[in-house]
Amino acid sequence: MNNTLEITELTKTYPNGIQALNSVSLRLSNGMFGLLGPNGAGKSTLMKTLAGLQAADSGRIMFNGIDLAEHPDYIKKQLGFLPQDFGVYPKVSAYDLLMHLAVLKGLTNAQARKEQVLSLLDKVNLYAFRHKEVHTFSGGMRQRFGIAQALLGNPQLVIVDEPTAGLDPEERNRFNDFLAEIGEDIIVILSTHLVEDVKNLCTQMAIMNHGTVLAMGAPTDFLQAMKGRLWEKTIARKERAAYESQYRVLSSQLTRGQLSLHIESEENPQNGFSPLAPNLEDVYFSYLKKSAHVSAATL
Ligand SMILES: Nc1ncnc2c1ncn2[C@@H]1O[C@H](COP(=O)(O)OP(=O)(O)OP(=O)(O)O)[C@@H](O)[C@H]1O
Repeated sequence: MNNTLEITELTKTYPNGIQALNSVSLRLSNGMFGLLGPNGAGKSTLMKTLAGLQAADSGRIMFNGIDLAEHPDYIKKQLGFLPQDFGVYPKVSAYDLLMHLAVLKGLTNAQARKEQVLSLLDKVNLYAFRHKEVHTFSGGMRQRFGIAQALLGNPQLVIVDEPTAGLDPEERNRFNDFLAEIGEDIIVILSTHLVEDVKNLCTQMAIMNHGTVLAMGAPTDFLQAMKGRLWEKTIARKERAAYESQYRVLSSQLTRGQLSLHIESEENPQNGFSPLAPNLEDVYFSYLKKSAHVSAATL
């Protein structure tokens, strides 16, 4: 099934006056979609709104042509959600908790429910631990349990909010492999501030900051568009401020006590800079820098 999710001019201001979403529009179809932005960009607000946990002030969400505001149950039936903080884990076994959540999800047939729960436990590699209480699980096991509950009822739209936070590199790789596998036939939205995860997993992405979508497209297109505009130079740490005042510095990374500076410039900046092939992190910083510049200018 080819799913579509169309978000049009979604806006949300919290009662404290913070505008978390400012006319957000996105169009998604099957595959992994990376939503990239720093803390506070509005990602969680968008995810929670899509999951129907809170309402936007204005705007529209259409899933497979059906308006979420008019038919909230339609998207709920098709949706799996792994929130940033999955919350308190009761002292019950993985199997029992999944069975309970499956009932809440509307899996009413007892035999079918049991089969699906066991198959999901197998899929996320927790079958051997199905009788262990979930609160004794490691971080990685909890995340895998979280994804198992998100997949109950064969959802067509899965939303995962910062799923690899707190995982060690090996667990993170395993988790990402699994996401990539399920992301082939449904829409998976991965909200993260880790550029690396988006680079490895997603065919489409958007960059968000201050409640606004700064850009949307395929990671490869972003890289292509930045070609020829990135330059690198290694400098002493104490020179940083001088360079920052003169160039558009995207990042500076410490290597063996010296700084490797990445700057953006349409023309060759000379002064010892060498051209560099951009990576997705450079693209991300470039957009964030531009948006910081714009919001500073409009203050
Ligand atoms: N319930 C709330 N009440 C008031 N302000 C909120 C609430 N939830 C979020 N905010 C504010 O809205 C803005 C967007 O927050 P949101 O959690 O959506 O961002 P995020 O990109 O998901 O960041 P993070 O990765 O830190 O969760 C932030 O400034 C945040 O402080």
